[in-house]
Amino acid sequence: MDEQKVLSIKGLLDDTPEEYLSHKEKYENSIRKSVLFYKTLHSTEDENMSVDEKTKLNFRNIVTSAIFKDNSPFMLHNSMFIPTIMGQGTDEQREYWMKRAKNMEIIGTYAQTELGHGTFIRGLETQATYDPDTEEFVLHSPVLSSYKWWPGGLAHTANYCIVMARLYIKGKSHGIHPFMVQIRDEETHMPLPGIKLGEIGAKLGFNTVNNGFLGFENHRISRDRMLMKNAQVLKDGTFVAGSNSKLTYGTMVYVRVLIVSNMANMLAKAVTIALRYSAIRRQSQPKPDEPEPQILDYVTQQHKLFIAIASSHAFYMNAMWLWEIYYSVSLQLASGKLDNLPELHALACCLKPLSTIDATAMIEKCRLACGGHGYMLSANLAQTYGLATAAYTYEGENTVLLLQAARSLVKAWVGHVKGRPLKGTMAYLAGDSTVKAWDGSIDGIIQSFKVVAIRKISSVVKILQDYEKSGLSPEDAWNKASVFLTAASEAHGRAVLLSVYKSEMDKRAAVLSPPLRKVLLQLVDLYVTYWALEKVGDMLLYASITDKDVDELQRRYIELLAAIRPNAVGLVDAFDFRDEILNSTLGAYDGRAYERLMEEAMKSPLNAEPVNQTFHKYLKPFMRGKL
Ligand SMILES: CCCCCCCC(=O)SCCNC(=O)CCNC(=O)[C@H](O)C(C)(C)COP(=O)(O)OP(=O)(O)OC[C@H]1O[C@@H](n2cnc3c(N)ncnc32)[C@H](O)[C@@H]1OP(=O)(O)O
Ligand SMILES: Cc1cc2nc3c(=O)[nH]c(=O)nc-3n(C[C@H](O)[C@H](O)[C@H](O)COP(=O)(O)OP(=O)(O)OC[C@H]3O[C@@H](n4cnc5c(N)ncnc54)[C@H](O)[C@@H]3O)c2cc1C
Repeated sequence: MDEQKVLSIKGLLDDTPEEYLSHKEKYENSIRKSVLFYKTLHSTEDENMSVDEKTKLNFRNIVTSAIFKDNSPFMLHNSMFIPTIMGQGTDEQREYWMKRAKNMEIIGTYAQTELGHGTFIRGLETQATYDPDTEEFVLHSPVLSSYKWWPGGLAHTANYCIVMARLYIKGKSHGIHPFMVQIRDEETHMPLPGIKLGEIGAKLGFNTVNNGFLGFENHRISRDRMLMKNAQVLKDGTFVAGSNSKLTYGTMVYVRVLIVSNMANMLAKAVTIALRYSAIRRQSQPKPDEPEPQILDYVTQQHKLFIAIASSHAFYMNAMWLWEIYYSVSLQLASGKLDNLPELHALACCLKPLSTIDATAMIEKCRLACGGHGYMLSANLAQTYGLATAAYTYEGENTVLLLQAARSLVKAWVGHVKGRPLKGTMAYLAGDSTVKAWDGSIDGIIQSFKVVAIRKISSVVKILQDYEKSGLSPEDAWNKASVFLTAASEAHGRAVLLSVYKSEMDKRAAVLSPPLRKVLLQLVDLYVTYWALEKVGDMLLYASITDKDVDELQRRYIELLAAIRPNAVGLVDAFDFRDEILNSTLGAYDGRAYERLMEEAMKSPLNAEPVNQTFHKYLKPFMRGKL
């Protein structure tokens, strides 16, 4: 794929910065660009090319950020509509709908969340009642809280969507299932009868994504519109359950995995901007007769930024590793083997929250590290934060997902105590949780994180059991222990992040040139040391670290910052973002931040005329006491 060709297509890049457009103009501009972008990408992507799907996805996601400072209203079409057809449709449904969706003959989205419920999927209220006489489902939104609310592209872009609704047959509920629903006429784009559609309004970010609401008034669709790969409704209304009701949640698992790679990209982008700016910005004069240093030479600045470089690498390695697990579990599911689905679900429920929590915090730190100029929208750090923090909530709110992961961890621990074997990424829970002598090595520290996780999980199980013994119901005990449960999940997630980063890096180390290997391993060391210091309380409590060891760890951390400093600019250059993709006055490769700030300032509509009309209308009469 020729990125240069993609970006040079006229009209894809904005002349007027997006932030100066009205809400309506932003949408219209983003549709114009989405169409152009699709056509351009499509013409550069060869269907027969042997590029794997995740590389393609990564490329698209990265290039998209050059075109949209925010995001495209087609986002949900690619990230959830198509994957749901693939994951939930029968062979026949896939064949029919994929052809139409891939060619963009139809544009779709994924409508699950409602005004009243997002987290609690079993609480969704949209009804799909089967009518065996006409062989149709009747879609209905019985109350305001049952209106779909949030789906990207739903408001004015999509003409189809997958609706997650509660299936009723002969008065009996059969749980939540996916339905392919046409919502707009293919010719006029008018909402179909019985369908109420609109946009949900301005948000912190995602303002070009066209998030919408959707309500149904006894809207009928034919039986074949239920995506029936897992569960089926026969013509006479017989319900055939799938092998596991949670297979219906498959698209969410896929997107949670995708989010980990997205966070690696977003963070890499933010730290490239902040680090390049830190290399050209000079401030203060620590030594009287010497020039002002680059702010990157302040160790506090390195402390803010280098961990973001290392974290981006850590998320990337973890994401690639998680994709492999995802693909292998998907293959197993296709042949009816469900055994490894719970582990994949638990892993995604740990890594999606941790990657979004860290990326969000570190992107904000990158913004703050740019001082006043970081506050400018033209720096593109605020918008990047807006996109990252959305991922904290969407696709499963982070606390909720950590509690889901805790559910698996608690179950695994209770089973282990009863003598059942532990497998996969939880196998380490069976290991030694006794305190070993602290040796300060990377492997030793990672082992300490595993000990912390074992101790936190075993301790919270004890807390739960004690609450239950004291008479609390399991649900009340769970809620009361939930702060510790999320902490146990976080500890497990940290152990996974650290050990996978280290082991994946080790695997690659052999093929790297010695100097490159050295620098990349310094990043691993920095990451492990940073987190050991961040979690020093846990280390003191559960590992055998002493205050002298902490002292050494702190010194090692400072030495690592110094060792990485000469390569810091090279490390962000190696992320290889084009200027158009960074879309930032502060982060361009040539370092002309001040010139770009001024050039961008001149694009403000207020600078189009020397005197604004409000002077004559309000200010002058006001200052003369005539208003
Ligand atoms: C880049 C892309 C942009 C995307 C834009 C954003 C798009 C969206 O946000 S779309 C909407 C996404 N919505 C969500 O993610 C909702 C979050 N909520 C959930 O996923 C679920 O309701 C959840 C998991 C919290 C709880 O579900 P619930 O049915 O109550 O399950 P629960 O009773 O807790 O658990 C039942 C069992 O199912 C399992 N389970 C739950 N979810 C899954 C799953 N996805 N896969 C496999 N197993 C699962 C649990 O592990 C549990 O197993 P066990 O009984 O053995 O312990
Ligand atoms: C930018 C954006 C885009 C989105 N796009 C889509 C889309 O395309 N399609 C779609 O269907 N949806 C979409 N969503 C909706 C999103 O998936 C939900 O907002 C998300 O799943 C969280 O659910 P909620 O809003 O119901 O939060 P709530 O569950 O109401 O969360 C509020 C608070 O309650 C807490 N809480 C809730 N339940 C529990 C519990 N069991 N235990 C402990 N604490 C709990 C949470 O931790 C949180 O602090 C989008 C959301 C955003 C922000």
